[in-house]
Amino acid sequence: MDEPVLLTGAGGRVGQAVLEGLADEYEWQLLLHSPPDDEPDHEYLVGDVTDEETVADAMDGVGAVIHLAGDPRPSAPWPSVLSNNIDGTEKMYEAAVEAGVEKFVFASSNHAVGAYETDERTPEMYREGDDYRLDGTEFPRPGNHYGVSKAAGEVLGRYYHDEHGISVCNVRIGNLTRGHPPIDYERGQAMWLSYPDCARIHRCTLEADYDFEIVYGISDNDRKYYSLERAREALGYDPQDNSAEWNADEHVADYERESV
Ligand SMILES: NC(=O)C1=CN([C@@H]2O[C@H](COP(=O)(O)OP(=O)(O)OC[C@H]3O[C@@H](n4cnc5c(N)ncnc54)[C@H](O)[C@@H]3O)[C@@H](O)[C@H]2O)C=CC1
Ligand SMILES: O=C1O[C@H](COP(=O)(O)O)[C@@H](O)[C@H](O)[C@H]1O
Repeated sequence: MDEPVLLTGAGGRVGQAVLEGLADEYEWQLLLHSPPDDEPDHEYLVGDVTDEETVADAMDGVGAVIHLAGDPRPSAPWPSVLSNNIDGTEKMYEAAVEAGVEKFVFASSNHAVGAYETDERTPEMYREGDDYRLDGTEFPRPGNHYGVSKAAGEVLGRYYHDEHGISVCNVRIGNLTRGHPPIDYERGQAMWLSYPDCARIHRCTLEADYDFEIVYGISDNDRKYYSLERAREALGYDPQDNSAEWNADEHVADYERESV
């Protein structure tokens, strides 16, 4: 990717993981929601993804978009996801096709398919040895309004790809935590995405050639119920981390130190 990459939600957790891994590999155009405390190392704009003028300005000259901005709370109320997640994503796609952007990477979520985690399947599906896998070909099955908004974002991508030809990759991100997997949380360990693997999968989304993809963004955890096959095949993603490699005792000790 020779042209700048627009990164929305750049001030958030996923944005930081992407920038920590890939800051020097691309020319970045950041979209921040509010003015930064410290001057960023990259070009940036401040604004809201629901504002047409802001997103049109942000798209100027970019070759690809990584769209992370939105309300990330699984408990987010409908008015918030309707505006920040659904309307904001539609505005982003409109501006992207208008500007002739080639690639659009969308931060989808495990919550787009959360209702596959039925009482009959859990907690066994979170455990090593269980062979239940979602692979991205299943219908969305959200368990909350936030998940509905992520499924809607994926469908918007389908429409903009089919109608306008823009390349679209939806990454159903698992559970991003810095440093170590979630503690005492089997589900979170099964869908852990380490910060370095988060950068790796986003690098792949910028480098690979594809039409329309839905992939799972998790590390190569021994416990998993999301298949990594499509991310490997379509993107060449090669995750390096695994929640099983963390010693629970050291892990808890670190956690207790961090919590003091
Ligand atoms: N952190 C995780 O484990 C996961 C995150 N995701 C998705 O990844 C994306 C980023 O999530 P995080 O970094 O965790 O959240 P975050 O809350 O740390 O970052 C989101 C950023 O988007 C900005 N933002 C929100 N609404 C906006 C708007 N209308 N216009 C412009 N900027 C706006 C916020 O100010 C914030 O800086 C979200 O779309 C979330 O749904 C999906 C699955 C898991
Ligand atoms: O989509 C998201 O998923 C992660 C993991 O979900 P959780 O139900 O295990 O908390 C969540 O932490 C993140 O905030 C959200 O955006």
